[in-house]
Amino acid sequence: MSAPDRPSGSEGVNRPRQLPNAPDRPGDSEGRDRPRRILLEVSGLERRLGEGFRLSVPEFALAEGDRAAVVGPSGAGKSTFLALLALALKPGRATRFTLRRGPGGAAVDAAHLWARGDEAGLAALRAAAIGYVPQTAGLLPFLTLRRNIALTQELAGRRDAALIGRLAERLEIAGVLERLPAQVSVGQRQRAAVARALAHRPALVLADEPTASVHPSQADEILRLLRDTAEEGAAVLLSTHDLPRAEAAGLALLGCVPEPGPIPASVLRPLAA
Ligand SMILES: Nc1ncnc2c1ncn2[C@@H]1O[C@H](COP(=O)(O)OP(=O)(O)OP(=O)(O)O)[C@@H](O)[C@H]1O
Repeated sequence: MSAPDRPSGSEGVNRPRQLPNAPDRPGDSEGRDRPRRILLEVSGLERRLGEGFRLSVPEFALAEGDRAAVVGPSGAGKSTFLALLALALKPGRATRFTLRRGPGGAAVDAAHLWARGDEAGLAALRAAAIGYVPQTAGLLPFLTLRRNIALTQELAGRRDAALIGRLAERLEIAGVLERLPAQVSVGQRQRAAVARALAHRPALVLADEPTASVHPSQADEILRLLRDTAEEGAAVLLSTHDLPRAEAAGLALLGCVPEPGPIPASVLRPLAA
């Protein structure tokens, strides 16, 4: 599949390596005509799970300021897609897989790191570049919520206690930060996982159904927080079963994964330009 050029300023994927500036995008506020940089780029990405499931991503990219949601039925492959992009799942094959540590950083060849089994290199890239909200939150059970959230800052070398405080206030978990994950509700754990994914200001945020277990008003706040994160220059991609809520919060539909198997082109470029 070839990568069609995209109209300037549209949401989504498959675009030239540098995009012209668009309203509400990084660089605009200072009046500079700086193109948006591609933060993640993959092609020929594949992964099999067991005998029956194969996910195939011909081409995909995310740029600074992208904020997109992917939807699809249970079992279609949304979690697998996000886990691959988050470097949490090893690809079976990847022709190209590059990630920037940040908008100013050089692109790092993750395909090469996977191919040579460079776990330290992968860990360093994850820590610097990625904020990941797994579907099951994935908090460490022996650390308080505050320490769980601080962990991404420590791994990235970007300690910022004030930011943890602000995220906790916004996500309404400030009162339970000193508790262990087992001592809070599922929804509070999920909100702590969102805070952990954002606390180190990663360039790329991948959130797997981050609103699945929370109250509707808190779901809206999580989605607004993700939208704001993209407006500050990160690329944000989430999977969701609640598209109207995501769209109302300013996240654009990237596409639908209709069934298990190859991800169709409709997911990999915007449905409506
Ligand atoms: N370890 C595994 N071994 C074999 N098959 C697996 C494994 N993990 C997942 N699968 C299968 O891979 C497919 C994709 O799963 P995935 O979790 O990515 O779907 P999903 O779209 O995120 O679903 P949901 O909306 O229910 O979270 C499913 O058909 C699932 O049954």
